This record gives sequence, C-alpha cells and structure tokens, in this order.
Amino acid sequence: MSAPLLSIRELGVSFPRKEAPSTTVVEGVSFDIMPGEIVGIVGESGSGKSMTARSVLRLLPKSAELSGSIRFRGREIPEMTDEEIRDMRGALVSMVFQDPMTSFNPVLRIGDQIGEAIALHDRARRGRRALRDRVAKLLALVGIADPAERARSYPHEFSGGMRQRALTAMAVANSPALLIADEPTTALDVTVQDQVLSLLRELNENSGTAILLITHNIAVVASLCRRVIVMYAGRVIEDGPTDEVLTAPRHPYTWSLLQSVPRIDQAGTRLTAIKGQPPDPATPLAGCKFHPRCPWAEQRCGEQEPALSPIGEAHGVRCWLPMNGIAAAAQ
Ligand SMILES: Nc1ncnc2c1ncn2[C@@H]1O[C@H](COP(=O)(O)OP(=O)(O)OP(=O)(O)O)[C@@H](O)[C@H]1O
Repeated sequence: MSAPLLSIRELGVSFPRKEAPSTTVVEGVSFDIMPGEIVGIVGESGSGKSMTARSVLRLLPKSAELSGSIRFRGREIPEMTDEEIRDMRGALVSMVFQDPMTSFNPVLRIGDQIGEAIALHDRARRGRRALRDRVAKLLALVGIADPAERARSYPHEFSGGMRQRALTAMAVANSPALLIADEPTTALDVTVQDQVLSLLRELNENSGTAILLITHNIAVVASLCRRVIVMYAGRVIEDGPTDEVLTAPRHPYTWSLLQSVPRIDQAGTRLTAIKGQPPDPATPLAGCKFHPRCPWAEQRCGEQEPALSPIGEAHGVRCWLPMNGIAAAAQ
C-alpha cells in the first residue's frame, strides 16, 4: 500500500481568551488522505470543518493555536518556514474557498491573477503569450465562454458563479497533488454546481489530484467521495467508506444527520431536524459531545468521552454504543 499524501494526527485548534480557559474548536482530529483519493468532510455549521482544512495550509486566524501533527508527503507542515509554505501553496496543495470575491484582488484582471499563480510555480518559465494561452484554456475548462476575452475582466464584472469557476481554474492551474475545496458550490445555482463538481471529478481522474471536499451537501458526498469523515463539536465522530456510512451509519449523530436530508426516493416524507443545539465550545461538556441530543445516551455517555475506534474495515466510530441498521429502523 502506498504512503498517505496527507496524514493528520491529534490535530487541535483553540483560541485563547482573556482571563478564561481557551476555547477549543478542533480536538483530537486524525485522518489520512491517500494519493488520488476524494474524501468528504460533513457536519453541521461550527463543527470545525473549515478550521481543520485551513490548518493544512496554515491559513488559520492569527489568534488560533495549533497542536498535533500534519504531514504532507511525510513533511511536518507546522514546522515549515513561511517560504516553504508559500512554495507549497498552489503548486502542491491549493484551496478553493466559499467566498470567491475575497479570494481575488478586486483591482487586477482575472486573467492576470490566474497567470501570476501559474508563473509563480512555473518551472518551464513560459513567456507572456504562452501564459495567456494557458489561462484561456483553464477558463474554457471551467466552462467560461469567450475565455481569452473574459480573462481581461475584473472580478466585479463576473457573476458569483463565474468567479467561483475562475477561482477553481486558478486552484487547479498547477495540477496540485491535493485540492482542498471548502463549500465550493454552496453559493452557486444547481447547473453551475454540477459544472464545478464535474470539473473536480475530471481533475481527479486526469491529474490524479486528491481532493478534500468540505460540504453540507450529502448528495455531493454520495456522488463524488469514496470516503467520508463526519465531524461534530470539533471531533471526528465517524470515518468510513461513503456507501457504508450513508447506508448503515454507526454513530447516532450521522444517523440523525441523514434523517434530516431530503431523499429523492422518499418524496413527501417529513424531515426530522436534529433536536437541540451543538455544544458551545466555550463551555466544557463532559462525556460524548453528542450525548445531550442522543436518543440512545446512557449514563457513561455523559461521563466519559469515547475514542474513535475501528468498527469495520477502514471504518471508525466515536461512540460507546455504535448502532446497527436495525436499531436505527426501530426508532
Ligand atoms: N477567529 C475565531 N475566534 C474564535 N472562534 C472562532 C474563530 N473562527 C472560528 N471560530 C469558531 O470555530 C468553530 C469552528 O468553526 P469552523 O468554521 O471550522 O466550522 P465549520 O464546520 O466549517 O462551519 P461552517 O459549515 O459554518 O463553515 C466555530 O464554533 C467558530 O465559531
């Protein structure tokens, strides 16, 4: 078996507070991404998905404190110099964000910005003309009509969907080994969502780029990801093959999350929202972080936090009472 491309162990992210203990928003997160693998991270808002992803590129807010190990091709990212990190960003690992407006410089033309991203890591040192051609090709690849002409536009002249696609073009320009996509389709209409997702799939198939995809959308995970990581209150609570996790979830939270997703094959069924709220990271909670909302919680669930333990082949769950399909159906 080949070595992991990315290996995260016991990752922690916390924010110090004045005269109070730090707020921990990510704790004990561990997972690997193999070369060419597409892995999804799902979970409610505030579960720590973005903080986990941003840790990989050292793009956390300044006040954040990072702990644990993040190895990319065996090298420890937290120990890299700023220059090494800059070299790595874009060339080896790149990221597509939720809000493409803040990712482009508003006073520079889109094409120039993509060209600059290519030139920064361009071993072939292509000339201006070759760069322009490459930019136009990339814009065409993400479905932008008249790409050579549109490359001369400024970010505000693009619609939200076009900016998102242009940003994706910039992120894939150097065929990185790993692409981190944080809610890449949330703000887009359905047709554009499909185009961006097809682009990610093509990139994976043609360039072997591994993808870490953060999303709220279970349907996107089902169609794109071989593996899915479920986060809750800053922890990984389930991690396994997508088909297994989505059809036979073992953590009550994953099960509840799936109950709250509309299913095409069950039109008309009422959705059950998960009762209660996720815990406030500023207030420590003993035991399993999901126990106050869990229909199956027992006494020990409120006292001791379970570890993420193997429950099948390449499947792990952080629960004292991992459920089976029968228990879920009986509820
Ligand atoms: N600068 C900050 N200072 C303190 N807490 C922060 C800061 N930025 C984020 N947080 C907290 O970190 C926690 C995790 O946030 P994160 O953005 O990783 O969640 P998420 O799962 O990606 O949510 P969403 O799906 O809404 O993007 C949240 O409780 C958030 O309020």
